[in-house]
Amino acid sequence: MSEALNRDYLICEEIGRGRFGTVFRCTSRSTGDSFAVKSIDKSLTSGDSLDAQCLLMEPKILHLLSPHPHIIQLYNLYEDEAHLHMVIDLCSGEDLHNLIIANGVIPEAEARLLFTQLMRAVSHCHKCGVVHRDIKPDNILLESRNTVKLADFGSAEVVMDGEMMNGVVGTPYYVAPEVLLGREYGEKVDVWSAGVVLYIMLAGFPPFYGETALEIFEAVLRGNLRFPVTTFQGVSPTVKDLLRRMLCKDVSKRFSAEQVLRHPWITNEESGAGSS
Ligand SMILES: Nc1ncnc2c1ncn2[C@@H]1O[C@H](COP(=O)(O)OP(=O)(O)OP(=O)(O)O)[C@@H](O)[C@H]1O
Repeated sequence: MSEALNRDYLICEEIGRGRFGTVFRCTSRSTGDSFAVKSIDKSLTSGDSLDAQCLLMEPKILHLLSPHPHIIQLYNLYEDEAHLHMVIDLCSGEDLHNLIIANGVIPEAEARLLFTQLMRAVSHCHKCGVVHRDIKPDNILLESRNTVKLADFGSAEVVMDGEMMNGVVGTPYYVAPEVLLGREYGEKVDVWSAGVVLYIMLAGFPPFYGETALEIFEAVLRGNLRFPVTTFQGVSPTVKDLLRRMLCKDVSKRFSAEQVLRHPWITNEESGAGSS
């Protein structure tokens, strides 16, 4: 552990592990406040891989985005020979993935509350020129049962004035078709992924399904969006309309994050089966 980190924070128990690092709970020695510290093992990110370059970008991107109520905040950054230590907001340790597993589906009113927070975070990223590129339930942390924070900017990219990106980044169920087609793509890949997240919250299963990664990719590319009656009978037509506009293969017709936030399902709490 870095000396400066130990001087400023008391490092407590391990609370999680990812591919490149370990997350600990810590408390500030000056205020007693609790935080999480994510320590990235630099040896695992060495080399020229896209992963390595992006992971080292994560603190820069968090700095650019902070503060936002629904994005994990970076408070301090320390570096020693072996690690990069990021002191960030401490969440409950639960994420949207756990919540969906525990509940099967999320009632529409609750889904709207959490999804609106997610889209505010995504819209803020896009206004700052940041594309997350790996929006999925595991990266949406629960600060409490009714507050989410978007996390894990290890695959994110900064783009200038509508600049396009390339390279296959993301997770099979959530990846946008234009990424799979190897085309240049922009920030609307995040809108597609957030649409998949919303669908899963309401249905309990993904809109584009396959047994293998290849089968999932084929389903995504077909983009055949269905709302099985048995699952969606209690779900409002308004949210189905929003899902069609987010999970739209034609990027020029797909909503932007700002347009999603202006959709009636978000702005008009009374629309549809929200109170069910
Ligand atoms: N800010 C946080 N507050 C509380 N727990 C956290 C926080 N950040 C991460 N965790 C926990 O630590 C685990 C590891 O997080 P990390 O971001 O290193 O990796 P990951 O996103 O799960 O995986 P990978 O980096 O391999 O994709 C998470 O699954 C979560 O349980």
